[in-house]
Amino acid sequence: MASPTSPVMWPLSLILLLPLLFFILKKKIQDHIRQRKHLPPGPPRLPIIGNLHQLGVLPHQSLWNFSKKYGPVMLLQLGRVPVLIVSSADAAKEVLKTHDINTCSRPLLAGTGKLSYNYLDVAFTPYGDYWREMRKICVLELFSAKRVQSFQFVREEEIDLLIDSIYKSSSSATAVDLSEKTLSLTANITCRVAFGKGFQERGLSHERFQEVIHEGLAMLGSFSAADFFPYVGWIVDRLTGLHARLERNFQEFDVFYQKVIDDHIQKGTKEPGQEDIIDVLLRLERFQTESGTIQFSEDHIKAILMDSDYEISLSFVLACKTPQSYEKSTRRNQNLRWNKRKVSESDIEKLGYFKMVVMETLRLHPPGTLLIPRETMSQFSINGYEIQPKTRIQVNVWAIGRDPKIWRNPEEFFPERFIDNPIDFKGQNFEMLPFGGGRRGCPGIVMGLATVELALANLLFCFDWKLPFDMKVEDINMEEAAGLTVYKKASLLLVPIRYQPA
Ligand code: HEM
Repeated sequence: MASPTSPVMWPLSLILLLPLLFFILKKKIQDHIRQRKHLPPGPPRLPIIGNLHQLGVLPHQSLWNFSKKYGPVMLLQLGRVPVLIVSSADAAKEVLKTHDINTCSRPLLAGTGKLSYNYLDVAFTPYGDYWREMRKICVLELFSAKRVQSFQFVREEEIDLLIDSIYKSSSSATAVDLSEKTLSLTANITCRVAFGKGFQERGLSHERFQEVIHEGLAMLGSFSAADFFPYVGWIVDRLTGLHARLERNFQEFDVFYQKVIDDHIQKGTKEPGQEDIIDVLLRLERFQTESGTIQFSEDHIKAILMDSDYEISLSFVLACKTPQSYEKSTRRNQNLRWNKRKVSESDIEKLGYFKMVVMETLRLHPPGTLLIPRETMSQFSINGYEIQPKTRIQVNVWAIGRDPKIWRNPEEFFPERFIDNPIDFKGQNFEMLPFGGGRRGCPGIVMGLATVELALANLLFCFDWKLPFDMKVEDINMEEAAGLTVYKKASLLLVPIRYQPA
């Protein structure tokens, strides 16, 4: 038998060594290119897939770990796409403020393209005149303080119903599934704000609507090969069934939206103060068509509805994610209770401690952990590194919210950290960016917060909350589930104890 050192084995050893040699050589060439172009550092990549295999189920967490080794500005290669990951407040400021104009486009992605009727919406459409015009229209007509105000009665009525249903459980001291309750509240508010009537009146199932929205959010967050391997990725998406799933989800939305739009057209125009979102969009369709700025069609209306529905749902991811907020506030609630049955919107401003609970929730659990991806339009430099055009950018706001250089004991839920702290979350302070920032920052902050704050304030005001079956806070499963937004994997079960004002 030939010994391993015998000349007969050499060719075989060489063949076995070839892939290793190839890998080392490729890495050397990549490092050389990186240094020559001053590209940011990043973890070693594999041929073809780059760093895709290292993202894990919860990319914001894997990327946070990488940033501890490679720094706050990293470059990863995901398939064919270079992706810049930003994980510090200073670097986020560079991207979202200093270089906002270089970085404010959105990439064309399979899911966002389909669900936005080929980029007729605001959130996913690339930067340009169309986006500017649509954003202006939406900010003026749909997300304005006046419009938010006009839906106050919807929020109050729906939250009243929620609280009444929890009163029933409190009388028998049974645990309430708060995740389920808040999600169904979202679905009801979304339906009434967008379509004018509740599900029952429309003959629809809110469970089904919720499922369809969740499926859509899951689609937007799932791995699509086409997003990382242009030209060939779509074949993989067809084989894995992702393409068909997306198509089905889109069809369900489309049929639903069409039905409601037709119904509105049939009923005719309403007085300005009584309009729901579809009425506003139909009015815009008529007006825009006459004035000729953007030729609004029903597809434009559906694309905007899609943005709004997802975003309103996103609001409620917050409410069911922080058992600590229920615990903490229960202890501090005595400060904010007075002789009233429920909290109204005008009360919220007086609830100083509660406001800090909301801030702390947004710091630790921003629903959009990596913001919506941006894409660079031109070259720019950050921390001395050159960033090329067509680079995708993800800002890891989840990591920034737990950066020990900014936040003391960052993992602790400690609302008091905001006492006399000027940091705000509206996009001007880069230490905390739950709504993003710059040109593409969230225009729906007022509407989003109005709903979350009112619901959360009432849940905390009307009840003390207890963990069921002698559970401790540490026992709660805080594991996150992946998607475009991050959900808590397990439902939040708590026992309500009715608060009786003196
Ligand atoms: C608590 C609730 C909400 C949170 C946490 C939230 C968060 C976000 C985030 C992180 C972005 C991406 C920002 C960026 O890329 O820099 C965004 C964009 C956006 N949000 Fe919200 N949002 C909320 C509620 C809403 C509501 C209620 C609406 C409207 C009904 C809305 C409409 C939008 C739109 C249209 C964009 C895209 C802006 C653009 O690309 O120009 N959001 N939101």
